Amino acid sequence: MSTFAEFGLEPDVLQAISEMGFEEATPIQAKAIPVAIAGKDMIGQAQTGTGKTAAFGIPMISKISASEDRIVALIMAPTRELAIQVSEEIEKLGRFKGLRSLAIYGGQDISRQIRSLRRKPQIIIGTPGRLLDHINRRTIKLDDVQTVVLDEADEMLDMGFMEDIQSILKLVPDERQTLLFSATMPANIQKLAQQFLREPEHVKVESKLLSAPSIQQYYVEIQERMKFDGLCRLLDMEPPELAIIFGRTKRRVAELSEALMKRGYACDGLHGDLSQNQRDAVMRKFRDGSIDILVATDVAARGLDVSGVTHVINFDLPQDPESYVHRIGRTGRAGKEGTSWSFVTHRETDHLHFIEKVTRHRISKKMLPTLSEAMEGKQKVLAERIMETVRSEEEVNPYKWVAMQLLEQYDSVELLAAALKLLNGDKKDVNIELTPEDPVRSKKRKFEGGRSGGYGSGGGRRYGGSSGGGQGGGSWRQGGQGRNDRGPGGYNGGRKPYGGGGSRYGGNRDDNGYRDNRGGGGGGGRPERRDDYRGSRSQNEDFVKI
Ligand SMILES: Nc1ncnc2c1ncn2[C@@H]1O[C@H](COP(=O)(O)OP(=O)(O)OP(=O)(O)O)[C@@H](O)[C@H]1O
Ligand SMILES: [Mg+2]
Repeated sequence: MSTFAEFGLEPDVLQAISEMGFEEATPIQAKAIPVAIAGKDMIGQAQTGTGKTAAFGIPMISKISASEDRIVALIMAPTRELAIQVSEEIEKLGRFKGLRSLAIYGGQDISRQIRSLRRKPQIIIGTPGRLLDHINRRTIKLDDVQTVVLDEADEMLDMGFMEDIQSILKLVPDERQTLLFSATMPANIQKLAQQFLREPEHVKVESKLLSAPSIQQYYVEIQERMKFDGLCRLLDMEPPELAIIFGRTKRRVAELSEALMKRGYACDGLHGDLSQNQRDAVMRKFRDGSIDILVATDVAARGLDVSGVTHVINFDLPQDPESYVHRIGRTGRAGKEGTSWSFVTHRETDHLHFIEKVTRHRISKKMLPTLSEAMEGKQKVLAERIMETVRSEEEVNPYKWVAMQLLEQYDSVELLAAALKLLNGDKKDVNIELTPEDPVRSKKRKFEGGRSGGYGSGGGRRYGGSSGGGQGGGSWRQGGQGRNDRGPGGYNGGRKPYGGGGSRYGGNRDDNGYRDNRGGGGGGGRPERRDDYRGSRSQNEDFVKI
């Protein structure tokens, strides 16, 4: 285990790290920070949730002087939410040094971004499309950039950002340092590395497993039309503190989140058809706990770090094993435990085994909870809520008089049962019909069966039991109390209707919305990205050993 002081970091940076609650470096940080401080180019790979952001953020912050008034560091990320999140972490790391950073992403008013650029940030964190807009408008100049980070580089390639990244990097001086990070490294990443990195050092945390070992992975065999009721049973039996449910398409996510809301769950949907303001509002509600279920397309699969996510549910299986790894990696982060459930229709079982093979992790089959198990789970939560309320006398006092009156007339058990029923807010009678999705087709892939067999047993790799507690006194868990308050109201503010133009997907997921929606919100009116970005997928499905 390494402490951060061992890297010879300056006091301002050490103080920031310590205020963030990090006590020991994670394995990827221990390996990557010295390499990055030495100024080398690097490809960094480590499992989801193991602190890759700080692994590139700490050396970057250390290199920049507070008196600098040019853009000297550039981080590119595939989605707006990720750009915002990374910029927040960079901001925290640079706080005591007085560094300035700025997130630049599509969908946000460009003139506001231009105003913020006048503060002369040293670090820009952006999605490639909007970055290019600024470059073309000459509101961002990259002549002085010394460090470039490509976070989730493989995803940016898959999204068709190759040309944009090329154009951007051509404008950055050659004698820069370039760092590339992801949990998965498909083969095409090598092309990118050859083009843009100079004698990169491959820094990888040794692990047999692609996915984090702290995630219990289950699957349920289920018919398409049973999925929704199955989901409700799961959520009732094992009420998550926070859960992310992945659907394949924007339409699916919109329908599913509406349906869950109708059944009384505190949830909302995140997908690319929402405006940036709506997307921000949904993420805010999820982060502050006013909703406990986020239904999302793969827009939320990469990099997002929301503490307290206990469950990831693949309502639809993802097309690619790497998407699976990233999706389930939204839980089990920073050494915490997590659970993932995947719904698999009969025709998708081959695809599931393919995912198992590539990720070298066994996904255990489970039966859906029975109705009575689900009911029991739900009632347990209700009972806990009642007991919590009983403990806070002030809240209960105003009701005591009525309670006494009622008890004079009725049996206490019957009264309590009736109260529980009301509290339950049972909306099982609300009829829900989702548009069925076609099953994922498992393509015959060149390396199928080519991988050495055997499921890795998992090294149980964690970094210092302190990591959880270190995060500001257990703030990982966002107050378990009151989180299960599934009031139905108020979660649908400003949602776009989703009926009608539901997009058909042709076997692949069709959610383009999580790509940088260029020109949106007062942007330069650039065209939407073409839809063929996943065309190259079939050639790059193997993972590079690095
Ligand atoms: N040294 C540390 N000690 C404790 N917590 C840490 C440490 N480094 C990072 N973390 C926390 O771990 C969580 C995950 O970090 P981060 O988002 O950087 O993971 P990642 O490796 O980039 O994951 P992904 O592959 O999903 O993008 C964050 O909440 C972060 O604040
Ligand atoms: Mg990350």
